[in-house]
Amino acid sequence: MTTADLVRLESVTHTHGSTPVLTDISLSLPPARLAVLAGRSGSGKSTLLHLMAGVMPPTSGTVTVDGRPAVSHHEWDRVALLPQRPALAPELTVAENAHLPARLRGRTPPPGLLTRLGLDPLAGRPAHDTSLGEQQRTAIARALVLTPAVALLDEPTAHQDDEHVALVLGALTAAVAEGTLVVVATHDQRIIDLADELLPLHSGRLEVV
Ligand SMILES: Nc1ncnc2c1ncn2[C@@H]1O[C@H](COP(=O)(O)OP(=O)(O)OP(=O)(O)O)[C@@H](O)[C@H]1O
Repeated sequence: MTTADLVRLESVTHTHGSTPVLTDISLSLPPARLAVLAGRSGSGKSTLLHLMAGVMPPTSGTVTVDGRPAVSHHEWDRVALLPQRPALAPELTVAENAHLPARLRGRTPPPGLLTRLGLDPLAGRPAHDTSLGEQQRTAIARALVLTPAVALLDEPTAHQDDEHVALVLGALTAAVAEGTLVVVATHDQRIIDLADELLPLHSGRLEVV
């Protein structure tokens, strides 16, 4: 394994029931990159992200992180996932949600993470009293709070206006600068334009760029 192989897929095919969703995907991603899974709705972006997160094994082929099957990774500081729905603890505050993975490990959250995502004014408010865009930025902070080796983010700008898209992009760029491999599933051209590695998906197949 080389550093180019932090996330590696070999001949991955996946079906939901009898429906083929991903076909013969092979790729290798190194640390400290912004990789963007781009494609139309239904092209298989979320499914590919979930395979990298180890939520489920592929129907065939292999998905490894750090040379181990993705399904064997359970550590948030190695692989963190932002699902499309933020799934926060509604009664906890914005800061408590964002910092939870650090608190559970007795670690100090990095200073400035909430500020970077425009969450300071909301830090003490229960998550259920915030907007969907604010909840999404809180969940992004939670995904990045441990500076994971791999951050897998599904549509992280889906509920953001232009000003807050800029904040999200800043947070992703900062994570990459700290060594995180950030993999984003999106059709937001503003993220696609920043990609170090562009992975276009078309009907479950990876196109060569
Ligand atoms: N649990 C499931 N059972 C059956 N089919 C599914 C299931 N989940 C996803 N699919 C199908 O797999 C295909 C890929 O879905 P996926 O969510 O990965 O696409 P996507 O590119 O992320 O789409 P979007 O941009 O709309 O989120 C779609 O045709 C979808 O209908």
